[in-house]
Amino acid sequence: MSDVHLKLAKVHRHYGQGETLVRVLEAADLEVKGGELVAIVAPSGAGKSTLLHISGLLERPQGGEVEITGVPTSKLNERGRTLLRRDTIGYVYQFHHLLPEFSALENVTMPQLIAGRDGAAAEKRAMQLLDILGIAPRAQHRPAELSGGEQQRVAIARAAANHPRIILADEPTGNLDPATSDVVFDALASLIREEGAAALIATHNHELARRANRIVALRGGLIEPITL
Ligand SMILES: Nc1ncnc2c1ncn2[C@@H]1O[C@H](COP(=O)(O)OP(=O)(O)OP(=O)(O)O)[C@@H](O)[C@H]1O
Repeated sequence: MSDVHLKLAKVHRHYGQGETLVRVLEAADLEVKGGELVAIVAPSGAGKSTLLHISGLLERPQGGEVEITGVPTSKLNERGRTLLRRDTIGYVYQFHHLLPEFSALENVTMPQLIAGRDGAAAEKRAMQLLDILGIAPRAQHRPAELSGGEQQRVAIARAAANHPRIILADEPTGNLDPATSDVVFDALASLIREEGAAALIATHNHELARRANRIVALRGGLIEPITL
């Protein structure tokens, strides 16, 4: 099996038409391998969220192919896409979206129970992830009892709970101060190394982007390698 977990080939996505036409992606190509962290930096409105939604099978491109762990997705129906997404993709948002009435541990355990894992194994996995992310001592805290950086690390643990082969993150440190952003980004990077997942992370923060294995930009609808 190829170790390319995420592949975009000639992906094309426009919005609107005529005078309102916005060409976000035009023949965009990208490959991300297991254990590799790729940062996307681009100005606001360039299409980072669109790229992540398409990579995460949340949105369909109008052309081209998105391969997830070697599986082409363009001909899959909605159910096929949903199952593939559930089994292979973890998503981290700018705002954590944790369930407020549940503890950190429960928030990370729950997606595993939904996927059919038994309670003891799910809890063990959740504790292991909280430990990798440096927040095991906060396992019994509810989101409101956690700092912003801790909440975001719980959200990362939750995204990783079902062993996704691909982790997609849209400005995961966007609402954190610089020191906390460093901690959260480093925790995410070490998790990705440890789990061998492929990661695509949108960030405005150039300093953090430089810690990725590669940096890409969105320019004129293409995904291009850049150095910052
Ligand atoms: N549903 C839609 N209908 C029309 N235009 C859209 C739609 N979704 C996004 N766009 C346009 O596509 C472009 C890319 O949007 P996208 O949200 O992907 O950008 P972004 O790089 O993530 O921006 P930001 O950093 O501000 O979140 C924008 O110009 C946006 O206005």
